[in-house]
Amino acid sequence: MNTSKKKEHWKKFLNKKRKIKKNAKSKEESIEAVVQEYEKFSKVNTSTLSSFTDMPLSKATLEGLADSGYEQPTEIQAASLPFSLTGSDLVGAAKTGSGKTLALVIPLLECLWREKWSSEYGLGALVISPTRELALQTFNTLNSVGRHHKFSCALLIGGTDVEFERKRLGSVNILICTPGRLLQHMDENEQLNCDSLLMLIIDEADRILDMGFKKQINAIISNLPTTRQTLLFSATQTKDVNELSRVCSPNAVFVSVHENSKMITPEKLKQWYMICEEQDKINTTWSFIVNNKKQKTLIFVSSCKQARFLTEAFCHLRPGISLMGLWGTMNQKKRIDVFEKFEKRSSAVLIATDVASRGLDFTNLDWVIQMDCPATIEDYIHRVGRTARMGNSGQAVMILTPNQEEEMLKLCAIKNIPLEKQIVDQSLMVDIRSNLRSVIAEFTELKEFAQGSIVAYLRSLWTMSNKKLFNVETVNAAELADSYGLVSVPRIRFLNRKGIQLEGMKKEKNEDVEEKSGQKEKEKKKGKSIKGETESKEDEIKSIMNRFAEAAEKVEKDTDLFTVKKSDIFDVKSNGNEEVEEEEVKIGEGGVVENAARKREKIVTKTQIAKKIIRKNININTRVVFDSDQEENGEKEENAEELENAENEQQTSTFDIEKAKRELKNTDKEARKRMRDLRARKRAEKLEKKKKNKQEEELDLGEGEESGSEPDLSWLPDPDEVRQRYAEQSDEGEEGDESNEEMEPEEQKMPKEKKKELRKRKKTSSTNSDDFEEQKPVKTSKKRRHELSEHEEIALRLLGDD
Ligand SMILES: Nc1ncnc2c1ncn2[C@@H]1O[C@H](COP(=O)(O)OP(=O)(O)OP(=O)(O)O)[C@@H](O)[C@H]1O
Repeated sequence: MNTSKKKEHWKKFLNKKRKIKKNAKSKEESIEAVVQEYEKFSKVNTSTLSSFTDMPLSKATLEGLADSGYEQPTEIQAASLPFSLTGSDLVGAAKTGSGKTLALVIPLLECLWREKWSSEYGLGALVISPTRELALQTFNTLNSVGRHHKFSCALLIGGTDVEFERKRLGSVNILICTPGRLLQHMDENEQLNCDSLLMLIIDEADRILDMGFKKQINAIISNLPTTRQTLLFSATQTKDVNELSRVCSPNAVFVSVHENSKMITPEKLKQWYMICEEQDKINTTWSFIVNNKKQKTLIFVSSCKQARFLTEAFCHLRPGISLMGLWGTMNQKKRIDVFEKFEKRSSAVLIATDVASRGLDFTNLDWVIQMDCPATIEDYIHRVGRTARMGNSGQAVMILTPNQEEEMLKLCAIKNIPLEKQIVDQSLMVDIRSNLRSVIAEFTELKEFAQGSIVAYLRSLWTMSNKKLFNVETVNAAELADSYGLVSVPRIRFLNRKGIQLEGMKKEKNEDVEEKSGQKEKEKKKGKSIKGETESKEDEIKSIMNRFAEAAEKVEKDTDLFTVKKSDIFDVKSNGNEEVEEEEVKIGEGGVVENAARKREKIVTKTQIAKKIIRKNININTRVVFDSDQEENGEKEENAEELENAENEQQTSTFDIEKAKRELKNTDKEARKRMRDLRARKRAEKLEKKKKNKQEEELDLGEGEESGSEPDLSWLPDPDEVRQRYAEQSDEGEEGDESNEEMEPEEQKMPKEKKKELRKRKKTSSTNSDDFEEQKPVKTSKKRRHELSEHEEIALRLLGDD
């Protein structure tokens, strides 16, 4: 573009803006001036409205519209605004993607502007949307168009911080919300005051009813003032929507712009269907994805579990295109992230549930694939309405099973939906069953998703009201499971309970039936027929006893009295009777066997039966009937006795917690006392041992000093020499002196001092002894005596002798 052209372009653009602003300014002069125009506007021929500037709108709204790129009103906008702007209640219906959001946003802004609404007035307008995504989208449109207004606006949807919302609700002028979250705030939040509400708008009213929000809507409306303006918008004007219109005043205006249009779906939308068996749907969908990598595709499935499984499994298989999933149970933040991410992409695949089927405005969506047949024709319209919006072109394919074809075509024809059959090009089909099996084997959580998907899908078929369209019994469960990469059909309890048997479920069903019949038999045997039970028990006992008697007879021939150590010779174990096992029975001459048999009979039957009667709380009066009255009475008496015993047993065996506590306390006391005694005894023993050790140590120490650290006495003179010398030096012979002959050999070897000591002791002992023997005193010279005493002293000190 050259500069002159550029200049021209800018000039045009600025002039246009100036014109809008001038228009707006002139209308802004006073609210009264705008309101005055309403009357004229309500009678205007809507087809002549070519620009929003032709409408009596506030300057702020006109500027907001211009800034958001909206110049010309769409059909529904042009048709509804003359009523909605002038304060009338309105029920509006228009095709999907026809601009209903703006048709509700403009009157909302204008209403608050007219009333000079500000934050002090609180809540002025309330918009209720069926889904969080749709609420978010409305919120965005409102923020965009209302940017020049000074109203505060809040989005109240699930999955957000309630506490955060709670504090801020008091000053909010416009609230856009989902029914559940709004009710929660109405119940719990005193800040939310709807007393001065001017306008209530319900968007996608048909969807709100479909989703079962009728009760919530009623509860919400009961909290709102009756003097308000109410607007209701939906894509289809169904009977239910008309019924909901009771929330509007009786003078409400019904605007349905595409009522007489040739087609209910967008005109530039190409619609096909293809026939495919249930088990081929995944392969078909995958083949479509890999063959349309440059397109933006939205794939609808019927349950969250399917959406999750297919998204994750397909991602693992790497389709070569950005693939994401959107389902209701996904957390809110992730839902918004996915939505925004998909919005930004020029080519991508989104696998979604019906959470994305209404109101969501995806830009440049090329394809809508309905992998599962929609529940109703309205659902079909909403799903395909995600593409070919606002006059753009788009394509939609619906996958039908052979048995769905006829009914669906009939329904589409009624609504004038042009559907064409598309033949699947088999050369483009890819079989991914083995790949799915590998993926499931590698990522085990996918197995659960796959199983859940099948159950959810079959359940959805089961719950659908149109049985001509949805017949669960036509599904081959085994092949369906195989198409999900599963080797076996998951347990489908709800079908089992209903007694519905699908292909591949046979075994399970039979098992179930067997199980049930087995249970019934058991019940019959155990509970319902005590007679039967008793009889069978007695038969069993009789047979055991017969075999026992036979065996006993056999051994009786050889010996009169012996002991049979019973092992399982009668195959009792295999009869399941453990009480007669491992029992020592004495068998004697005549009648002993019978005694044993009687004993055995008592042990086996009575306790068991009595216990069972008590356990199962069965009335004993309905019990066994024997041949004779006598026997019967006897048995009854016996049974009553047994029962009494068993009851007593039960009573005594009843767990008395108080008694147990006392016992436990006593036991605890005793145990503690025992422990105390034991500890005291141990302590005493320890002390004793310590004392003993100390004594031994002391003794050891003395011995050690004697033996271990023996003093060196080598320096002492040889005692023999000394003695010799003594003898020589002795004045008067050796009278009374010890001689070697008198000494013991050990004594002889002893040092002199030791010998002396020994002698001393001997002397003492001999003095004390009875056979006293007089000892002669030792005679030594004075010098020698001194020398000797000196040596003695040293030696004694060294020896440590006391
Ligand atoms: N006057 C207008 N001029 C240009 N674009 C418009 C106008 N009004 C609405 N649009 C655009 O048309 C698209 C569809 O609008 P919108 O989502 O409001 O349709 P809808 O009727 O609510 O659809 P659905 O029934 O699917 O919810 C949006 O992208 C919106 O921005």
